[in-house]
Amino acid sequence: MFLYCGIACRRKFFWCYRPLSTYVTKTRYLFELKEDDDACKKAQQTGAFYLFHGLAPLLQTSAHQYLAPRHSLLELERLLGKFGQDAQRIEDSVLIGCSEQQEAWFALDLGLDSSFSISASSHKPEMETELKGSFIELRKALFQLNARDASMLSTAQALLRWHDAHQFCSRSGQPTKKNVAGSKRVCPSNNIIYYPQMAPVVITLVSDGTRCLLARQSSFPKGMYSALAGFCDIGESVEETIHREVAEEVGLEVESLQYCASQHWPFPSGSLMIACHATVKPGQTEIQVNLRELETAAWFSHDEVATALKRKGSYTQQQNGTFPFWLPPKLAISHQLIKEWVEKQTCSSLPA
Ligand SMILES: NC(=O)c1ccc[n+]([C@@H]2O[C@H](COP(=O)([O-])OP(=O)(O)OC[C@H]3O[C@@H](n4cnc5c(N)ncnc54)[C@H](O)[C@@H]3O)[C@@H](O)[C@H]2O)c1
Ligand SMILES: [Mg+2]
Repeated sequence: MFLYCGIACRRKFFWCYRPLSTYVTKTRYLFELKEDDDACKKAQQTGAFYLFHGLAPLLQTSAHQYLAPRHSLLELERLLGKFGQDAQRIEDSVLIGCSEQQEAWFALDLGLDSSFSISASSHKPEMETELKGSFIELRKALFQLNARDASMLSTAQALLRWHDAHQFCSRSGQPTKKNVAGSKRVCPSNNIIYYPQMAPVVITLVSDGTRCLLARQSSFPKGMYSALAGFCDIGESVEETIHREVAEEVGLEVESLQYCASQHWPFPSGSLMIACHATVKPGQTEIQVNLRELETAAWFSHDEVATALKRKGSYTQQQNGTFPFWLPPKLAISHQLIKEWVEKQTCSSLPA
């Protein structure tokens, strides 16, 4: 879809016209909905709603996958009416995106209520029956969703959680009011604006040139190893966090680092994962695991990691009581980081 838009040209100050791409049009539309409460309310009329209950998304099962259904405003009003809830609850919904045809997508938690009415938290089983789905914890469902649903539900959950936890102004103690889109909250008594926050986290795959360093925390599923991760401390650059985390967790000094990719991660409460490769000097590879942070860490060869990446299916205990070595699933950025390392190693070992 192409729209025409006036663009002020810097030098001559005349209006020139060029077609806007679908992506730009969509981005500008979402920007308008965040800025203009009336436009956002209007968009709800033709929009679609992802539903949650107590931060667990409504999902339906289809061929070993979960699907996240969307409901129209009419369907939502009918549902709320059926369970004795006020249609005003729709004001608690948050904007999370839109389709290429500018159908705005919202998320609403039927179990969280900004007016603290307990009636909202009941009726969960009946709602599941009515909606022909189940409210399933995102942690359990994330890896059985397609990439688009995973991304939409992660954003929605992080935003809904943020609103639920920021009902009051931390200065005046007064209730804060969200804008229609949910992109901010304002304290009416002092006009302080609160914006949704996320915590920056670095995730680093350390290599000594031929091997890579993987670690596990006791909370990880049995047998699963991942790259080193850590929250940025206030005042730190990404580079400083990587140096500190690697030193803190495995007692090594990073020599060089390279950015790989980033990802929004909904756990524990909305993080921006920044993934990087790092190297240590070949002679300085002796790991000293910080047992307060990690259960264990070890160097793995290219072949070990390449084999683990190919492994599919569930990871059951072996006869000797151990669990096979496996890596995070595709959707996690650590998987992408490890895969990229394996591919680079494969290329560099090919004859010139
Ligand atoms: N998407 C992925 O591929 C992937 C892979 C590994 C880890 N992760 C995520 O990275 C996150 C950070 O990794 P970690 O647990 O090793 O971090 P970490 O090494 O910094 O240790 C966690 C500790 O840091 C402290 N901390 C500091 N700031 C915090 C904040 N804003 N929120 C919560 N705790 C904070 C807490 O004491 C916490 O126990 C994890 O929560 C995990 O969900 C994602
Ligand atoms: Mg860590």
